[in-house]
Amino acid sequence: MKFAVLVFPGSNCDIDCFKAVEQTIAQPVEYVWHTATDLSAYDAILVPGGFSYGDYLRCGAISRFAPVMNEVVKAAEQGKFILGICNGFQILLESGLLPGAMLRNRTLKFRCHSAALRVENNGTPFTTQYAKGEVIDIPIAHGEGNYYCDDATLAELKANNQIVFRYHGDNPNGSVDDIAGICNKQGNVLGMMPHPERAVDQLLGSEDGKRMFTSILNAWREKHGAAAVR
Ligand SMILES: NC(=O)CC[C@H](N)C(=O)O
Repeated sequence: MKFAVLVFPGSNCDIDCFKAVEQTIAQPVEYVWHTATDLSAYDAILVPGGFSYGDYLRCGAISRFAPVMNEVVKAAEQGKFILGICNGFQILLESGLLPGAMLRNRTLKFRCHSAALRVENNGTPFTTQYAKGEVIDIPIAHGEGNYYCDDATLAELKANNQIVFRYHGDNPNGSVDDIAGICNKQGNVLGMMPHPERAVDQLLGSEDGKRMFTSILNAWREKHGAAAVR
């Protein structure tokens, strides 16, 4: 299974994502610059965190116009797995691949610490290795993670089981319904503010992010009739 890690001017979690793929599932992974116009070689696309284009206008608002994003939309339509983390989630929202928008954190402060997340949907390609209702420890680091959507969209997210992670206990940013991560209707596009790639080794304080990567590989293997990994 081949992974792409997109790189925009100002991305700063691209290396972490690359290393997380190498360390957790040892699959081929390449950096792909934002000007790329062909993602056909890749099975999964990681849109990493950071401060693309300096977060000017709104986080992700400029990156969404990068040539590579047309290819990400195509890849999503083809059912490939797309994972947007933090700034990556913001870019997916700005691109319309996921519903809703991000506001500044309620406190107007950048929050950088570990966060307790509840796994609400373990039926996505990204979460099958977690138990439903399990509480996991994944760090956050953002100033604009206050997820917002209107009531009709929220009702739709709930009806389609698109809320994948909620903050458990403390909601660090004021997001609607404690939402920390959502997927599209088809389940192959996931956006989340917390950083699973920063939780793949006890040295980093948590290994709870590892199973996100093993879930992705298992989902791909299942689709292609290969044996699962643990
Ligand atoms: N770690 C990140 O990706 C940060 C996201 C974004 N720049 C914010 O502050 O909200």
